[in-house]
Amino acid sequence: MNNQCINCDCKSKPIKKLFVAQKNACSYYNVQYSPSRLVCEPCMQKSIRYFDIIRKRFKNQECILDGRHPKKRRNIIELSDSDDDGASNNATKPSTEDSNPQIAKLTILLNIILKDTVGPLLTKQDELCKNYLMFKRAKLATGKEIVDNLLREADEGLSQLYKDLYKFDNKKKFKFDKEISIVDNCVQCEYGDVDDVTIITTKQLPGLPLDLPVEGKLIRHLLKQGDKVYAMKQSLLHPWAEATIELAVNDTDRYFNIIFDDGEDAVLNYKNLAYIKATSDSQYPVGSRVIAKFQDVNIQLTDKFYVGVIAEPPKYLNNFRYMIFFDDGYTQYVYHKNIRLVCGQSPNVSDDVHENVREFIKVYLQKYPERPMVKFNKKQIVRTELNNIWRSAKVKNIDASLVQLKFLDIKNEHIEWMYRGSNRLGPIFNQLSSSNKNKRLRGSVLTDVNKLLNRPYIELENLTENNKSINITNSDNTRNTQENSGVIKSIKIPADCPKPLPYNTHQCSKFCMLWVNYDYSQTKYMNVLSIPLHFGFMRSIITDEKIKLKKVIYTTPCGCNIDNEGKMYKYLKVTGHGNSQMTIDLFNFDCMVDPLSSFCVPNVFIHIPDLSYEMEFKTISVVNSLNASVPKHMKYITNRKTTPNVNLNINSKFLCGCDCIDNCEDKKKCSCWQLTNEGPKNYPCYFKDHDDIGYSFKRLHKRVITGIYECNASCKCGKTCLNRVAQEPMKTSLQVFLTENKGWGVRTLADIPKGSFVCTFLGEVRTDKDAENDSSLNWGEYLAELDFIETVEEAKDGYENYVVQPEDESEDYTSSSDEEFSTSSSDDASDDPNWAIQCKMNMFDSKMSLRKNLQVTNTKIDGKHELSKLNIQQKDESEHKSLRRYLDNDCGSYTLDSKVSGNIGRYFNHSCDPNIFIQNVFIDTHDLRFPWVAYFALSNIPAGTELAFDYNYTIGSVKNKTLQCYCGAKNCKGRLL
Ligand SMILES: C[S@@+](CC[C@H](N)C(=O)[O-])C[C@H]1O[C@@H](n2cnc3c(N)ncnc32)[C@H](O)[C@@H]1O
Repeated sequence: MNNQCINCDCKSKPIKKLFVAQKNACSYYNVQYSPSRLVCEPCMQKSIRYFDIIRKRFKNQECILDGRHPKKRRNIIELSDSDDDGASNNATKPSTEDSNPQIAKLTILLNIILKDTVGPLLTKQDELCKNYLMFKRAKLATGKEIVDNLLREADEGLSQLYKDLYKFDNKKKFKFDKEISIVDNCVQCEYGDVDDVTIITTKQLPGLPLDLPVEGKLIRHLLKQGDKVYAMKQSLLHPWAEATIELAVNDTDRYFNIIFDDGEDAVLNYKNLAYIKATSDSQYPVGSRVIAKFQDVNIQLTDKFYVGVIAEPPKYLNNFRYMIFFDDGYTQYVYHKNIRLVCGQSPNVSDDVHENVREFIKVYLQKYPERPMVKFNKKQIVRTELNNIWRSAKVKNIDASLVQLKFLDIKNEHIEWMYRGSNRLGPIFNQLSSSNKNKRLRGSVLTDVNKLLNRPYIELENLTENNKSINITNSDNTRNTQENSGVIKSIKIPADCPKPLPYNTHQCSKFCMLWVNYDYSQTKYMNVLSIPLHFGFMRSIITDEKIKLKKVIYTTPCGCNIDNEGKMYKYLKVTGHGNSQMTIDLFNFDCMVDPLSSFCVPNVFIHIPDLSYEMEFKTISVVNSLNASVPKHMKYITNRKTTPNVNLNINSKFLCGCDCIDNCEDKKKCSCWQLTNEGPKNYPCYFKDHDDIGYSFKRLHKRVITGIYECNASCKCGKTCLNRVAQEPMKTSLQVFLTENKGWGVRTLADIPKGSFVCTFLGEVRTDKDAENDSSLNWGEYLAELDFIETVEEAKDGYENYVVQPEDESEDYTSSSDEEFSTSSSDDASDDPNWAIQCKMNMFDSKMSLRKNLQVTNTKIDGKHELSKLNIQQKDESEHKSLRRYLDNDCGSYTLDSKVSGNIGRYFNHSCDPNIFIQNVFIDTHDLRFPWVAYFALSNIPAGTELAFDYNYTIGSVKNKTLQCYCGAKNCKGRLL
């Protein structure tokens, strides 16, 4: 017997007297009826009250459903007891009443009466209940509709939020920096200093100067009697002086009688007169004839006006100053307020300028806005002409399009500001003299050798900026794009992955790692750097208290802490076994790299799940968040293909290999490492530390232009050897995506550490001739020249040009110390046989008294360079015989064509600020004509970033073809071709 009230929520405490619960009470409290059930008095009364209400409703023909009902209790597990069982057993027994015919008769009679009396009430109740339920159902349906609408609205709101969240906000990303490096115009600059203290100051970006008018049509007012003007006094090389117009001598040719303020009079053409005030209506366009105040040797502004031509408009990058080519050969930046417009000029302004600079200005204006300029880094050495002698000069400062050079091999110190496009600079001069040489039909996959060797190199002025209004908000970079519809997420390592054990003193062995069951084949969908974290390793960033620097620590499966690649390599070696050895490139000790960072794109944008159709170990999804298109078909290959005319022998018998059994750890003993090491020995300037050449723990931190020789099929070393990188399957998670303006591009889905191998560029190896004759290849956008030999030779050529010095050939030209350079050489060209070529023209003498005496200036932007002709001859004589001449004669050079067959490598776009670079690697052949082309990370690359390299196309090299560059880099040159 259960001594409890059947109401499980009974609040009567202490339990009052209990009664036997009737059927309706059991039904009210939702328990099965049994005679043994008990109910307390309050609960019994409650149930009686409820049924009273129901009864009344029934009787009054009101719907019994309309009202308060007891809550149905679910989840009540009834424990049956023996009494209950008994009760139910009893219930199934035929009762004595049923077997009694009298009682049965009475029962039937009762039923008939009930039917007659209660029947109509029941029918009515049935109808009422049906109506009630239908009403309730309709109410629910309306409610559901409202909820549905609300849900739809919430969905739309969410998807808008989602779009906004993933929208790539270019405005933000490409907004100009707040700071810019410029020369503080009136202070700071001191020519006298001999050390390398910078005179460039970083200052807050100035806004548009208030006195700078907008761009517009330049209006020259007619001169009339009594007008004040500036007038040329002696010659184009002298300062102009204030004067007054007396009268117009000849109206058609515009000659005027003028009187200078000192009383002297003259008759001058309006091309020799300038307005007294700066124009306020519009800016002076490039090519305007002007006079401007000059800065003296200390960059102090003087009151003297000299005549020149506007060469560069005021813009953000030059601190809203005009660059002016003065007739006397100087180039300076001048603010609008310090410039006056000359009252008239010829249709070709170069006709008006001094003959010394005429040709240079003519060509400059013809080509403008294309302006090849030398790109300098501070302290670089550049061959520069001074007084008709080629000398070495060191870069002290850079101010927009000007460079300040200090000449090194002369007795008297000479420092000079020069236009970076002046042909007095060796690189410009060389390019001009060899402009017909090395014309490429298509872009080389290799970057400019000079850039690579940290030497000054020529770069085209940023055309985009030139074409733009100086109004920054009109910048191209403000365009918005949806191409980056994705989000960075942090991967969670599943909880069931092995975790490091607590450390116990032990000697590490293969048993330390055995239990984590590492298997590379299971890692297809993992970020490469997250693989160890799935197999028992933990990676943490800690602050080293000693050096107060953050560093990365890996905890191994056996609990050891490791903080550098060397130790990790050793650990992997002793714990690795067979094919389950983890490789060192799965680890990275840079705090800036996050192994768990992952770029995710909504599935709706994924149009092809795997571009390689499982030919690569990693899947390469193709994403398009802009429209519904997919890339044109290309046969995906994982090995380069040869074409009939190409004699590429990849038989391993023709390769030499190493005998290493130590994973080629000892670079000095490995003959393959030694092959890599040999090349750069000829370039001590480029590579200082020979041990550092090539791969370091499977990463490549600096390009080796002389090529990398990996271990190969004839080597004795194993597959995990440290000298096998580009031959390994692609490990980086890459994605092809549609860009807004560049077609398809490639981005990384995970962080890539600097120096990591990304993938190779594959295609069909064709002879140049074959590719050139194939018109379907268009101008060659999917071609890459295999120009390894040319690049190495070019580097050699350039290198020799740069290392030859008059006094001591052994000196290191990249050195930062001035003292390393001889200053003993004379200004006399005859002392300097290697470099100096005596000019046939009698040029002006060299003096630093800048403009104090205008007749002694040496800072010609061009002048008549007889010198140039002589130098061309010298250069031609010194040219190298191509290495190709020593190779077989069957064909010249080769090209990789990925138009029809290729791999992911053909989708990489160009960037003027690249994040990957190309390395030539020799793997299946040592034939120098057939290197592999491999991409490596130039810097740490965050997940979601587009991977792009410098195509190094030569602008203008493809006839009738121009290609705008949309790389979006700050230093973008504006054009690819
Ligand atoms: C080797 S393909 C690169 C993949 C190409 N975007 C595609 O859709 O297949 C080279 C071509 O991509 C485009 N491209 C690459 N980089 C570019 C850039 N920075 N600006 C504009 N177009 C670019 C040019 O059309 C170029 O001819």
